[in-house]
Amino acid sequence: MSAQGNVLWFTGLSGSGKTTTAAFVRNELLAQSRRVELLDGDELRQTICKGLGFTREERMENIKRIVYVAGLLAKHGVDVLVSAITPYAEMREYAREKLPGYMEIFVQCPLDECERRDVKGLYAKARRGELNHFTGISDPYDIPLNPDITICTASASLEQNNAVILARLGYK
Ligand SMILES: Nc1ncnc2c1ncn2[C@@H]1O[C@H](COP(=O)(O)OS(=O)(=O)O)[C@@H](OP(=O)(O)O)[C@H]1O
Ligand SMILES: Nc1ncnc2c1ncn2[C@@H]1O[C@H](COP(=O)(O)OP(=O)(O)O)[C@@H](O)[C@H]1O
Repeated sequence: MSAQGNVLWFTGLSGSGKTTTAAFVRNELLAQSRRVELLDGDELRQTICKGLGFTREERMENIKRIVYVAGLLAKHGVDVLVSAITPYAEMREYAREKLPGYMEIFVQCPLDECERRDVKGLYAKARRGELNHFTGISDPYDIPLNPDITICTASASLEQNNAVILARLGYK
């Protein structure tokens, strides 16, 4: 039987760099012939989480579904990378409790930098009042108090952050 996979859980504001960093790490792990899967919140919301909104309850349901799939994959030795805002401490506690290989990565980036990036134009919409419950603007983000790793995407490069994560995993 395969050893339990790691679950690298990237949490942070929209535009902080969760997806970009997770995809970079995924490619590095694939290059090392490791079995790896990336579960991206934005993508899952088009499929198994379709129809869920952004109230606290709906976000919790979203995270529960992601935890379930991540657990199935990790059980079979796949390293799973999750990129989802996961704004409430309660959600991250839930994921840590359910997933044996859980490793929390706080993707730290100041709100004003995320807003400056505004990758999808959502911050502008939220500021115009066209989006409700927008994390960081009209909805909370509980700063992780005990993440396993903190990376900063405003002051460190993708390559530097990738190296920190791989070193922590014990990979090269
Ligand atoms: N109101 C509101 N608040 C936050 N984010 C919003 C919202 N509406 C749409 N989006 C888009 O949805 C993506 C976040 O989905 P997640 O599944 O990661 O969110 S959560 O973990 O359930 O809180 C998020 O993706 P990322 O930008 O990649 O974080 C946004 O593109
Ligand atoms: N050091 C960095 N690490 C990750 N992303 C960065 C970095 N510097 C700038 N960026 C940019 O920030 C944006 C982050 O977007 P994305 O990865 O979609 O964030 P999220 O998934 O958290 O919403 C991308 O346009 C990316 O190119």
